[in-house]
Parts: sequence; structure tokens; C-alpha cells
Amino acid sequence: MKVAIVGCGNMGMAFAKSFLQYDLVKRDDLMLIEKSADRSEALKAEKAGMVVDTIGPRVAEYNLVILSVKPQDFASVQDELKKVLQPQQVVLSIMAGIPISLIQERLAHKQVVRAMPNTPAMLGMGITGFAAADEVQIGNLRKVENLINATGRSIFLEDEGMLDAVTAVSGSGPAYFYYIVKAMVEAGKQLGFDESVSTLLVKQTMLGSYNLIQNTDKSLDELIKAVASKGGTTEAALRQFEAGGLAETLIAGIKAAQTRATELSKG
Ligand SMILES: NC(=O)C1=CN([C@@H]2O[C@H](COP(=O)(O)OP(=O)(O)OC[C@H]3O[C@@H](n4cnc5c(N)ncnc54)[C@H](O)[C@@H]3O)[C@@H](O)[C@H]2O)C=CC1
Ligand SMILES: O=C(O)[C@@H]1CCC=N1
Repeated sequence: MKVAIVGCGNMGMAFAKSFLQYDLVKRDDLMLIEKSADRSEALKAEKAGMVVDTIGPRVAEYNLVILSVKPQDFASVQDELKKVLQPQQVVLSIMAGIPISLIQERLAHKQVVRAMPNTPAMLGMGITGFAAADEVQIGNLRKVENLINATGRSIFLEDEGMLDAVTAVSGSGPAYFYYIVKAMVEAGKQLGFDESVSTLLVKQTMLGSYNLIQNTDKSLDELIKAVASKGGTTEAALRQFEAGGLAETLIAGIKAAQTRATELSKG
């Protein structure tokens, strides 16, 4: 399979490297289209594929074209891409918010898949929600799914509208996790630990707790109860979180992310 990637930043390269790692795409069959000169130099040093700075006629030779520029930069690629796309090619967009219908219209192209991955894709541990235009041939959809699965796990969504919710929950999700980790590390520092000790305490706690979630029959409430002794320290912390509306704030933040994804879809 020949794959061209337009916009080779964090996510574009997470995809490229996963494809190479699982031998789903050969280096010679990977075209990396990147407009930033600095970024292009770094990509050339990585030798992950052929690096070019603009979309040219050769893109027509690739089975799949991945759009991984920022949503705001779609306008800067759409006209050049429209000129070269062939009907049998598939376009896979990972741009937040931009709906399939708008991509089809701007590119005058039918076979469009839209996906929302997250940054753990860099380790092959991502989760991606994806949806497809009715016009995407089933064989092509399967090939795209196989490629996405090289970056972690995936969920096919019949309802494309749910992709903005995927964006809000798991697409942006890693940042929420780091935010909480950062606050816990800061708390440890304020309690007297230096940064490295506090970071170790928090990171290992997160890792162990994640593995408990994955390896227990207990619900999240039961897991919380197993830590929070009656009249103990955890209860004191949880009471403070409740008083500050921490859960509601997190939920409101995630809803704001979904609203922003919907705004992005309107350009
Ligand atoms: N970063 C994340 O956690 C996630 C990002 N996304 C989506 O992935 C897309 C890319 O995000 P990142 O990789 O984080 O951004 P990034 O900024 O790291 O990468 C975008 C790349 O596109 C390049 N670019 C811009 N205009 C171009 C053009 N006309 N031709 C060629 N290259 C061009 C930029 O130089 C940059 O290297 C966005 O649309 C975002 O919504 C989706 C899921 C997660
Ligand atoms: O923040 C953003 O817009 C992108 C989409 C999901 C994660 N990063």
C-alpha cells in the first residue's frame, strides 16, 4: 500500500512510524508532505519516507492520502490536493471537527474516511474512533482500519456525529490526564518532596491504579471505596474535591472540547 501524509507533525508521524513498524507500508511507499523547512530536515534525518514540501502530481500514485494538518490549515492544502486526487484513492482525515461532507465538497472527492486518534498512537497505544462516507468501498475501509490498528485500538462509528465526542473524550483526553498528574506532582512538591520524588510517587501511582482498573471486577466506585477508609485521609481529600466541584469541572471541560470541535466543523 502506498501512503502519502499531508502534514507530518505529531500525529502524522505517529501514524507513519506505526505503519513502518508493522511493515504495513514500505519506506519507499511513504510520501511525507511537510511545508515547514525545519520539520522537513528532521524528517529527512529520520529516513521514514520520501520527504517533499508541496502536494504535486505524484500524489495521484498513492492509494491513501492522510490529512494531518491542523483544521485551520485545511484551506492551505485543499486546492492543490483537489487537482491531483483520483477517484480510486482514499482520503483519511484526522483533522478535528471537519466533517466528511465538507472534505468531500472541498476536494471534490467521494472516498473519505474521518478518524480521531490520540497521541498514545506514538507508542502504538492509541484509541481511534473513525467513520466513513457511504461511497468508501468496503475493501478500502478494511485497509484503512488495518492501518489505524497499527496505532492502537479502534472503534468504527456508524454515526459520524459522535466523532466530536470522541475528540472531546479520548482525542484531547491525554492532556486531561497530564493536567491531573501535573497537579498531583505540584501537591507533592508543596508537601515537601523535590520534583523527582514527587513525580515518581505520582507516576507509579497512576500506572498501578490503571492496571488495577484493568485487572479487577470491581466498579470504579468500589475501587474508590477500597482506598477511602471511613473517617480517613482519602475521604478528607474527596470531600474537598466535591466541595470544589472537581468532577463537574472536568465534565464541563470535556463538553467545552466537544463544542469547540463542532465550531471547528463550521470553519
Ligand atoms: N495532537 C493531538 O493530540 C491530536 C491531533 N489531531 C489532529 O491531528 C492534526 C494534526 O495535529 P498535530 O500533529 O498535533 O499538529 P502538528 O502541528 O504537530 O502537525 C501539523 C503539521 O502540518 C504541517 N503543515 C501545515 N500546513 C501544511 C501544508 N500546507 N502542507 C504540508 N504540511 C503542512 C505543519 O508544518 C506541521 O508539521 C490536527 O488536525 C488535529 O486536529 C487528532 C487527534 C489528536
Ligand atoms: O486539541 C485539538 O484540537 C486536537 C484534537 C484532539 C487533540 N488535539
